Amino acid sequence: MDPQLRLSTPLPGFLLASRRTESTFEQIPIIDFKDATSADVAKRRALANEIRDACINGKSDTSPRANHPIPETTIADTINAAKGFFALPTPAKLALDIHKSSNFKGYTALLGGNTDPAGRGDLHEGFDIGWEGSGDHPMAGVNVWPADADLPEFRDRVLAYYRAAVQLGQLLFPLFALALDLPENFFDDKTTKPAAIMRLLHYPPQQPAVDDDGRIIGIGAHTDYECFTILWQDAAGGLQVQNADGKWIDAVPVAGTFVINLGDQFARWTNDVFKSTLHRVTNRSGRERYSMPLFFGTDYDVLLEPLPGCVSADSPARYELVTAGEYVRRRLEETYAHSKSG
Ligand SMILES: O=C(O)CCC(=O)C(=O)O
Ligand SMILES: [Fe+2]
Repeated sequence: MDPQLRLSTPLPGFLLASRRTESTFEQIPIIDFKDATSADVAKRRALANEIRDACINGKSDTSPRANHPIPETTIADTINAAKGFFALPTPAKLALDIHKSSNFKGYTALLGGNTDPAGRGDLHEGFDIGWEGSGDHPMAGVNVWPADADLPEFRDRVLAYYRAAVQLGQLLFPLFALALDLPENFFDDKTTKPAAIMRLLHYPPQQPAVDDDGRIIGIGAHTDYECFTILWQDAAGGLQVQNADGKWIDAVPVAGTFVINLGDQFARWTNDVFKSTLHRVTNRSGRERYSMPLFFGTDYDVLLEPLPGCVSADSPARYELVTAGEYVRRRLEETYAHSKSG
């Protein structure tokens, strides 16, 4: 085997459990991604170290460049397709209502979901798709799409971005593995049928007097359910993430970058060495806001077991064991339950 491509081995005795910190970051680190596919394992490891530092300590000292591999034209085409979709008449969108689907695919109307159970509904509309391939679990199955006559290029454009973002996620998993001192291929056999859900989101500007009583919010405070999220946001702003002091930090949009949020599956794998990021959005920009998250988790049947280096006598396992897919399914059911029954 090419020595450059040899897999890393775990560092014996490296106790990640002792690395857990309560991060009070004030700024979101920006990490340059250019070495993600470097043939030089030292460069990949250096990048993984930056990722580890950002995930555990919330800090990084890299210059603000992103170098991600998704072409800007693919992003622009998909956002234009999303604008076309959200501009359709309400009945055409409601025909694809996510509540009619057994696998959480399709359209969510304004106030049609409740990401924070304490909220009164989220002031965004969304469109969710997932992997179109095989699978025999409750989240598998086809996507729903608007009629070709309404939006002829929509499906192709959305799937083009979906495929590109899934590929980016597949580059990130080995880096996260290295960051956790696991073999680079640790997640390969756990991500064979990427259980990746992607959303197109539209947030109308909030009307301060009407919508801004503190309980109606673009998307209520929540953590994402999967390992990590690759989030593209436009320039409107409004996304905030919470630090360990409970302070909300603006995730200021930076052109050419994605926000990568850690989710609950990684919190479970790492027994909270990587904590999931609490975040929320309120669109006070006065204009429409569009964003596209892609939530990347492991295969449905993979058990979320704490990694050996992440549990210790001082830090016993914190979470009940559950499979990745079942965890996501339960959380989605809760999110959409209030509007289903109401
Ligand atoms: O729109 C955003 O920036 C965030 C969306 C989000 O947090 C989600 O869909 O889980
Ligand atoms: Fe989220």
